[in-house]
Amino acid sequence: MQRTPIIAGNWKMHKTIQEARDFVRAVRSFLPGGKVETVICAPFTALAALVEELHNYPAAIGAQNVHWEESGAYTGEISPGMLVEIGVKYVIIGHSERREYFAETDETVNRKAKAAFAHGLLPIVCVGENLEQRESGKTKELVRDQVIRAVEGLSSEQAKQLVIAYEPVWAIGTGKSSSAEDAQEVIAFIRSMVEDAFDSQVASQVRIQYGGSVKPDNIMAYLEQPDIDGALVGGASLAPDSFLQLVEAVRRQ
Ligand SMILES: O=C[C@H](O)COP(=O)(O)O
Repeated sequence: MQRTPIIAGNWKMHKTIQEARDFVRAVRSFLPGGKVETVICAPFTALAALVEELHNYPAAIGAQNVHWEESGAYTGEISPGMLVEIGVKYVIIGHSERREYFAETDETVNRKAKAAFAHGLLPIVCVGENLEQRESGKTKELVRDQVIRAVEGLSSEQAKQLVIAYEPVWAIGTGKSSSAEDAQEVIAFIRSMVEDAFDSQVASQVRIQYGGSVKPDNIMAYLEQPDIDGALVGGASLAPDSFLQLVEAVRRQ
């Protein structure tokens, strides 16, 4: 099964609307279509402007969080339907920063993933161990729990469209990336967890990215691995040059 690799920039809490517009005006004519899927996950405030700027260009827009309810007394939250209304296609769910600073749990990740699919949004579900868990040999146990709980209750059709981002927490924003071989091992393990939860067809279609200090000079090593289908990139997605180099690396793969 040929999977289309997906490169997603996670801007986190960076860029005003004007900065976001300037960024995409600098990159949009260089974006390849077809062989690579490009996604920009921006702050809520910049999403509508980005959808407008990228109309007719081969890139999708993603949010970085979503609530599971459609409406209600949830001050400060944004619903799946609100994102769909402005043309957002993807949403990052369960990023380690949200798990650590905003009390995101496996249960809320699951509720959000189900709600996203129910409204036609595609989740990028993040999983990954912290340094202590890695050093005590608990990586696979932890990642298995996160994956199994995230996909609970999804249909096979939904699971096939899921994107999972394996992001070891100790590699995020630290410059200490996981070796490509280690990332491949965990990602192959995640694919086997998806097979256990669904079947081999779903496992062969689900796309699994690596994330954590991915840069233009190390992305190729990840892309060469058989189970790694692209990257979720923080810091290196913020500048047009490095973002385009990452996209180009995926296109050449
Ligand atoms: O979502 C992206 C990750 O947190 C990776 O961030 P980073 O590329 O800055 O290490």
